[in-house]
Amino acid sequence: MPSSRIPGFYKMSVQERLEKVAEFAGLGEEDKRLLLEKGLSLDIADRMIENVIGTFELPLGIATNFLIDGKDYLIPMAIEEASVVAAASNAAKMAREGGGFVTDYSGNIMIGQIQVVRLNDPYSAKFEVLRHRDEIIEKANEQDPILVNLGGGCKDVEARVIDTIRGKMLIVHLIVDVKDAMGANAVNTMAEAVAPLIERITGGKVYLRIISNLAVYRIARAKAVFKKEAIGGEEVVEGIMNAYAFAEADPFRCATHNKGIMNGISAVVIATGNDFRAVEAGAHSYAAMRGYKPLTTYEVNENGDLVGTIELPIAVGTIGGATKVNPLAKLSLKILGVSTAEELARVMAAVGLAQNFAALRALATEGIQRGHMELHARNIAIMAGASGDEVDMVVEELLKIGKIRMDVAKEVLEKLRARS
Ligand SMILES: CC(C)(COP(=O)([O-])OP(=O)([O-])OC[C@H]1O[C@@H](n2cnc3c(N)ncnc32)[C@H](O)[C@@H]1OP(=O)([O-])[O-])[C@@H](O)C(=O)NCCC(=O)NCCSC(=O)C[C@@](C)(O)CC(=O)[O-]
Ligand SMILES: NC(=O)C1=CN([C@@H]2O[C@H](COP(=O)(O)OP(=O)(O)OC[C@H]3O[C@@H](n4cnc5c(N)ncnc54)[C@H](OP(=O)(O)O)[C@@H]3O)[C@@H](O)[C@H]2O)C=CC1
Repeated sequence: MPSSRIPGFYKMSVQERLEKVAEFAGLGEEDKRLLLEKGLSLDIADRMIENVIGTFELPLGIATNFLIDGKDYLIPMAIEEASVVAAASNAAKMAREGGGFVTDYSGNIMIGQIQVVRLNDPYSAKFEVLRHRDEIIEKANEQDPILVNLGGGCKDVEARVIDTIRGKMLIVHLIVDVKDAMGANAVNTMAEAVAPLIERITGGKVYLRIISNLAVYRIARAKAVFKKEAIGGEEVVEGIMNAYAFAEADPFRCATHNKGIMNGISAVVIATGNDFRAVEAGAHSYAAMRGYKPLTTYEVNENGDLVGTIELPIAVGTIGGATKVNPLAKLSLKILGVSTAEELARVMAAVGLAQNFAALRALATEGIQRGHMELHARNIAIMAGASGDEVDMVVEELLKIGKIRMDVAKEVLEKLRARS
């Protein structure tokens, strides 16, 4: 297996990088063409959503250096924000010194919710639902024989009575193993199919029948040991511990802390054609379960090294949704070398931890602006009107002056053009 540790990858040309990735992932000429030319054709786009008038593109970058559960990965990330890919690669490089990331996954289990109202005796209705568990499971599984044949399908039924502003309601949960799908369509079909049966069993009226994005049974976890020598010493360890404590105690900071995590996870979710709103909703609702808290934790081990962990629901698929429709999503999975939803979720958890660690390390030391703004300078130069070789020349001058601002970029560009 080739290594994902590719020093100076970012200094190569696009073509050279593509060759490296092709070699790593076994991409053919057709794959390379797809990446360099327009990947998503208008014809496919027109069938994916409604009222299409074009396609909207994002840069696809590759994060290097990831060693996850002993396997090397190159990580495709679709994102508009500068420095995210660099930061992920940077953190993964430092994590390698401690053996890389180890991960864990609780299973491909999603929850379908069925809302039952107009109940005189909701606790009795709950009892009856649980008593008819097998019948409900059987009805749900009739909807998706393929999933059932694959070993998935509805596995259990839960029931909860909740207090609402409109009185007590019975909420029935279908617990569904969706295997390699994200699962929303599969679960929603089951929830709708069992609704009449649940009305019969409870005597109530069913309204909503829909998946829950708070996927508490589909949890991905990752851990990494960042050796203190690899990350800049004890002072850096202490700074990151203080940054973590800040996020743990303050929701204003915690929102930004978790946003940093999602910089990485959402970029991989988008690159693989998955539903980023679903993953974001799951992450933030999970973070809010005991007051809004960080999705990562940091501790110092007996050697003085920093140990980071992450835990969040990650409902993504390698089948279904747009994952197989958008050719670029298929290609991202090929670059990753993953074929199961489980492996994809494990990788995403590692990326989330890496992203958070890189941001905290920068914030707790030199500040975010040096690394981030140096890379963002390219956007500023383009916004100021630079094109082609001018972009690099303007960036170089902005970094020399130490002011990465649009007005300065415009001035630099004018002078540059006047000289040539
Ligand atoms: C930006 C770096 C990586 C520079 O960091 P540096 O120390 O200048 O990097 P280096 O020159 O020592 O290089 C180390 C490795 O980083 C990678 N690397 C280095 N430069 C590049 C590049 N140009 N393009 C791609 N990869 C790059 C690359 O893997 C390289 O290894 P090598 O290949 O040399 O063996 C560092 O300052 C960093 O990690 N900063 C964090 C930036 C960040 O988190 N950005 C996210 C956007 S800000 C935000 O939205 C979230 C936030 C911050 O608000 C979250 C929060 O508050 O918690
Ligand atoms: N709240 C939310 O998050 C919501 C999200 N969505 C959207 O739902 C979509 C995802 O739904 P999803 O159910 O994943 O997609 P699909 O319905 O496209 O695909 C899932 C189906 O693929 C078939 N299948 C074949 N092989 C496998 C396998 N190895 N593992 C699992 N299933 C397999 C299954 O059976 P069969 O072939 O019989 O169908 C399964 O039902 C996304 O586009 C999402 O945006 C929709 C509504 C709400």
